[in-house]
Amino acid sequence: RESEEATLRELRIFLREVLSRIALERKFRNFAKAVDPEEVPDYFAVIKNPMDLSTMMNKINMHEYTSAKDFLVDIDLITSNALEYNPDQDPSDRQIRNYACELKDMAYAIIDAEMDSDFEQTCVDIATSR
Ligand SMILES: CC(=O)c1csc(NC(=O)C2C[NH2+]C2)n1
Repeated sequence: RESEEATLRELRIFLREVLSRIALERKFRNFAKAVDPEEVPDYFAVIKNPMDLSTMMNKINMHEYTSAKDFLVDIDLITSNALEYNPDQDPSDRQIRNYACELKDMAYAIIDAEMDSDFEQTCVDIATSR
C-alpha cells in the first residue's frame, strides 16, 4: 500500500540520519569502510561476515532494512567482529574494542531516544506481512 511505502521511506530517512551521525565520529573511522585486505591481510580469514557503516548505508538505499531492529543486527555485527578480531590485551586491541562498544551504545541510545515505538512496530508489521 502507498502508506506502507511512505512508512518505509520515513524509516530509511531516519536510519540514514542515525548512520551519518555515527560516521562523523573520528573514533569510529575503523568501522567506516570495508576492511582493505591489502592493509589487514588476515582479516577475512578471521571474520566471516564483515560489516561496516558504508555497507550499511548501501543496504538502507537498497531497501534491505525494514525496521530499526534489522539495522541494529548489522550494528551488533560490526561490534562483534571488532571484538573477535581484536581480542588481545595490548592497548591497540583494547582501544578498537572500546570504540566498537561505544558505536553500539551510540546506535542503541539514538534509536531508543528518537524512534517512536509505535512507528517501529508498524515497520515490523509491514515486514512480516510481506
Ligand atoms: C575493523 C576492525 O575491527 C579492525 C581494523 S584494523 C583492526 N585491528 C588492528 O589493526 C590491530 C589492533 N590490533 C590489531 N581491527
